[in-house]
Amino acid sequence: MDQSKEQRILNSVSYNAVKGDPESVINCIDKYCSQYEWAMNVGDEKGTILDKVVEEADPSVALELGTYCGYSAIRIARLLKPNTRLLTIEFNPEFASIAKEIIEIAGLSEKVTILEGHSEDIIPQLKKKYEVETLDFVFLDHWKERYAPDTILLEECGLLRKGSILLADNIIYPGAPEFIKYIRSNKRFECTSYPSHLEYMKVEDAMEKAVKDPGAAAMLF
Ligand SMILES: Nc1ncnc2c1ncn2CCCCCNC(=O)c1cc(-c2ccc(F)cc2)cc(O)c1O
Ligand SMILES: [Mg+2]
Repeated sequence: MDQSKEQRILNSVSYNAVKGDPESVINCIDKYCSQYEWAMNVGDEKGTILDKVVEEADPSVALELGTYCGYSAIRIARLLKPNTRLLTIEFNPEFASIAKEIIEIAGLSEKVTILEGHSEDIIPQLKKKYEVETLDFVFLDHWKERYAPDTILLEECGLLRKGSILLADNIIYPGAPEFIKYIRSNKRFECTSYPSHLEYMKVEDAMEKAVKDPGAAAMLF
C-alpha cells in the first residue's frame, strides 16, 4: 500500500533531522513541505507568531487542539520551562501515531502528552483524568467549526482562568467566522489579530489571540 503524505514527512524527519534537536525537526518539516508536499503545519511564518505568544503566556499547562504531525506541538514544547507540560488532542489515529514518533525524534516526549479522540469528548476529562486545574495557554488548530463550541466548552469546564491566553490558527483561510464572531463580541476576552500567510503559500491568513479577563489578571500583581 502506498505511504501517506504524513508517513513521508516522518521518513524525511527520521532521515534528515538531528535526534533531540527540535529546531532541526522544525526546519526539516518546513523544508519538506515547502519543497515537496504542502501540508497543514502552522509553518514558520505563523510559527514565529505562535512562539511569541507562547513566550508571553509562559505556560505551566498548555493545550493544543489538532496535533496533526506534531509540528506546532514541538514549537510550543521547545519553549516550555522544566516541570511544565503540553497536552495535545488529535482525532485521527494515524496522525497521532506519526506525531508521537516525530515528537520523540525532537526529544520532547517527556513534555508532550498526545490525547487521541474528539476534543469535545476529551476536554471534559482534563480536570479529573489528566489532573489539569486551569489552562494557561490554548492553541486552536483543529476543525475550524469546533473553535467556538470548544472555547465555550473550556469555559463551562472551568478550565480557563483570568489571563488564560487562546491563540487560533486559520482565521482567514480556511477561516473560522463563527469563532471570530463569538470571541470578539465576548466582553471577557481581549482580542488581537495577527495578519500572516497560509503555511508555505502566498495566500493571506491570520491568527487571533484572545486573553481572558486581562485587566483582572493585571490587577492581581
Ligand atoms: N473534534 C476534533 N477533535 C480533535 N481533532 C479534530 C477534531 N475534528 C477534526 N480534528 C482533526 C483536525 C483536522 C485538521 C484541522 N486543520 C485544518 O483543517 C487546516 C486546514 C488547512 C488548509 C488550508 C488550505 C487548504 F487548501 C486546505 C486545508 C490549513 C490549516 O492550517 C489547518 O489547520
Ligand atoms: Mg492550521
